[in-house]
Amino acid sequence: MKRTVDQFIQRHRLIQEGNTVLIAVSGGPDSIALLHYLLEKRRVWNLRLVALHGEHGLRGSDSVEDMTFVKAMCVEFGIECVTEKLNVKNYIDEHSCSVQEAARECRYYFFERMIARFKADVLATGHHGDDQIETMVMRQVRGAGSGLGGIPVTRSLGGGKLIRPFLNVSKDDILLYCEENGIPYRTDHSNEEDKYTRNRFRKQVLPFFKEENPNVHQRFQSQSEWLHEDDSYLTGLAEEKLSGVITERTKKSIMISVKAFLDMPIPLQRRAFHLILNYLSIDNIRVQALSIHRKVFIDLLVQANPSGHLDFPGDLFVERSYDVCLFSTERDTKETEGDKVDEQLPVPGMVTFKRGKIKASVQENDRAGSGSLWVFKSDPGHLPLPLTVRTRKNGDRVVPKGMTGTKKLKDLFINKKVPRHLRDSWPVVTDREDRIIWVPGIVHTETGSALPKKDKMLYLECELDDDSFREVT
Ligand SMILES: Nc1ncnc2c1ncn2[C@@H]1O[C@H](COP(=O)(O)OP(=O)(O)OP(=O)(O)O)[C@@H](O)[C@H]1O
Repeated sequence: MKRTVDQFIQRHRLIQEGNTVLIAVSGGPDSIALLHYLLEKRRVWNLRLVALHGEHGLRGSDSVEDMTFVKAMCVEFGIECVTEKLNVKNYIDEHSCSVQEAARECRYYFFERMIARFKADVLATGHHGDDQIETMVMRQVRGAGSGLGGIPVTRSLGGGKLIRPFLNVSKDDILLYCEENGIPYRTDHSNEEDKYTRNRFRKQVLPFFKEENPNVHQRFQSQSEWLHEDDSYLTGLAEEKLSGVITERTKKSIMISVKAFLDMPIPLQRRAFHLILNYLSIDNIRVQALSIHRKVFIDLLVQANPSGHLDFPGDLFVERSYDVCLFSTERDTKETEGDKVDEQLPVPGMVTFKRGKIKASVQENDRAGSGSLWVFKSDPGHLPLPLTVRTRKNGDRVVPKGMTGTKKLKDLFINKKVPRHLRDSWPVVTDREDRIIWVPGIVHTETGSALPKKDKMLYLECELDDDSFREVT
């Protein structure tokens, strides 16, 4: 086993001489064997080793005994050890996720902090070849899209790198190594759901594979590496292409050109969809969950109807309007509730709201306009006053200047590429009959500019505090 692991580490350049290596030790045979293996390499490669153990507190006294066992092994091996009680239950309450996800998130957060604390080069885990087979087959069966490559040999973690030196050896190899070297370990009796499913694959599928080919774990490992290499190459291409597909981007929204997106080859479209979600800071677990909706998204882009929207689970929605498609994470309701307005606009006078103000004044001629964002001209005599400044309502329609029919305000927002999280707080000016006469930066009606220049005019001015208005106008 040692030789296989040595070669694997060399081939992937997992550890360099003089590295600080953190070892994630649960107390089970895999990670204890890893601890032992690296201990033997410590002098040869001049390594600094630190063992890490996260106590999940999920299995009562078993959890505490695991921690005590890991500490004792580290004392015996003469390896520094850091243990931490992880607050998994709190995490579940705050994020309403599964025990598995919570335990994993807490553990990796602990690992990241330790990488920073020890300025570590790498953190090694005990994942092995049988874990790889189980993961790849389970994902095939459940359908995992880009996750079919299984467990990567290495990935970045915090300021360092996560490495899995045992992926090319089997569980049996590890158990034999423990036996030959007299290494004790803990056995996990937990009955978590994921383990149940895994156990079924382990007990029923793995023996069949191993009978066909005792080294099947190495075949799977090679497959996994090819898939990861192909995937990283294609993701790089998708990233390049996507820069020409995205027409606008803020932290919370991304606008793409439908045609440019569909012009990409399908393998790049798949990856581009993921990248867009990543750009919107949607965490990886959710991106994986959302990947099953990718087909629905493509359907939206290719459908004959040029507009439509999708409300994805969580806080992502996607809205297509003709050749543009907007991805947006939902506005923070608390923040925008403060922006809601429904107030009369006195003439002359002013309505202020969280993001800005609208002013109205009556002027004798057309001097208005210098330095203002918008000048709206109208004959107060013909305009049913009072005016109201409000936010949009469901079903709002407007007759834009120069047109005879009405248009949905929603479509105008889309055409003007106003990110959805801003739309609910965008000012809408209406007359006494609640007819929209002006939506700053978006549309104004015939009423707004039909008068001869020398008449008395109503001058409206809008100032929004943030840059969104300027972007749109
Ligand atoms: N509580 C923990 N503290 C530190 N590292 C952990 C912990 N749980 C898991 N790990 C790391 O993650 C790897 C994979 O975890 P997994 O739960 O699949 O293994 P395990 O059942 O704990 O068994 P083993 O320790 O034998 O790998 C472990 O090998 C170990 O490196």
